[in-house]
Amino acid sequence: MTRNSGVTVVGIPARDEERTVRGVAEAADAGLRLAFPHGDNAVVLADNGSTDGTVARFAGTPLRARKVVARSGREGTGKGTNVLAVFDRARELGADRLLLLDADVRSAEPGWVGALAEAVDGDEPVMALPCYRRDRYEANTTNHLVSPLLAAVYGAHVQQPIGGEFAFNRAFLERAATWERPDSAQLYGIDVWLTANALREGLRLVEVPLGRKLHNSPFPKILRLPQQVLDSLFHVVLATDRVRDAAPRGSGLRQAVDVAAVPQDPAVVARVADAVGRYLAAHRGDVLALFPAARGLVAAPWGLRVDAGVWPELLADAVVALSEGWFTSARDHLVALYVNRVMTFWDEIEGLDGAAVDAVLDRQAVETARAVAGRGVELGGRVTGPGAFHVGHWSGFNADEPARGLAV
Ligand SMILES: O=c1ccn([C@@H]2O[C@H](COP(=O)(O)OP(=O)(O)O)[C@@H](O)[C@H]2O)c(=O)[nH]1
Ligand SMILES: O=C(O)[C@@H](COP(=O)(O)O)O[C@H]1O[C@H](CO)[C@@H](O)[C@H](O)[C@H]1O
Repeated sequence: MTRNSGVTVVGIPARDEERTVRGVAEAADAGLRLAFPHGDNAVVLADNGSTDGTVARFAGTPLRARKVVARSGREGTGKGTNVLAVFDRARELGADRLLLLDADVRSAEPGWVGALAEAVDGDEPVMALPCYRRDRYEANTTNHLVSPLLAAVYGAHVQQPIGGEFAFNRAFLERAATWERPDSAQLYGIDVWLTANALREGLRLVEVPLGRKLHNSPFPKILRLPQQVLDSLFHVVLATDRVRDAAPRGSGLRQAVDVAAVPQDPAVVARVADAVGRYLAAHRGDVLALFPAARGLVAAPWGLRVDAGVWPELLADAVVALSEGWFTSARDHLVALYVNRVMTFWDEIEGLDGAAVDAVLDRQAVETARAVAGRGVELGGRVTGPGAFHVGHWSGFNADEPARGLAV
């Protein structure tokens, strides 16, 4: 990476992050100065309808880099709206590379900029993804949905496929502009939409060690976030030619579990468990028809015991249902089973050290790949997903927001 390497943009997607946006912008600016002292550098805040002082705080933060603000409305927008706006600004600025940093990350360091940027040097499309240690009670969507499903469909073991701290070179930005965008990619589906499309096209992914990720707990979004993530992932899977063979495990097994471990708020957990229990009661017949592996599940204090042995089979059931055209049912019923997996996992890891927790998650991804491979799933675009994103079967059950669709 030459010191004067052209244009580098750091994008910060934000909604209501006034408490942390300044720290992230300052880390980005310091990192740009260290890595590209003579470069043409910019920090872009993309904000979709913050009602707090996010934009003002960013505007009032002194930066050496050029400061750009891209704003959109609140209704019907999400993180993806902001990330895609950053992509547009980066292309307008002629960026040689683009980095993304979440606006709520309290552990963002200047060194992340150089490390991520260096990983995307080169003319072929390449994406850098973060490797960091995380609280074992967090990253549930990563650990139990995205990483195992990417391992199963694309044969790739990616530790933090939706971590949020990414880097891309210019060639990747140009390639991403050609990909079909489901509505959910305007929301929390954006991260998996990027990673899964990169895997679908066989683009190079580079995992970059970044230390620790400390941010606002995602748990309150445990119903709507995975639904949006699965929606985008399912669209990309249906556009994939076939289930790929498993890649050999890299030498470096996961080291993704931090010593910091903060159990989730019991009141929120109880509210989510209640919503999921009501959902499963209302859709029991359809869930058991679509997920044969669910027929043997036994009761648990939180709902259902979904242990590490059966979860790969349930994920395989979801991929089969998806490939057979049951997109919304597979997506929505999987979210309910996933929440029970998360709560069972928390029970399973009681007393385990970080390495043992990593081993459970590693094995889960390998077993999911094995389960899906054994089902003879056919992809290749025979089936397509729904045009618009809607909360589907979760209407009225979402524990944290009124049910509503996203009008296209
Ligand atoms: O409508 C939204 C929702 C989220 N975000 C940003 O996307 C990043 C990740 O969101 P969040 O922290 O809610 O996700 P989590 O990391 O908790 O899964 C943060 O910078 C948010 O401010 C955004 O730009 N628009
Ligand atoms: O870390 C994760 O696994 C998810 C959500 O955390 P949880 O699985 O809800 O604990 O958060 C990531 O994924 C979101 C959706 O892609 C991104 O928007 C966040 O930036 C990222 O932190």
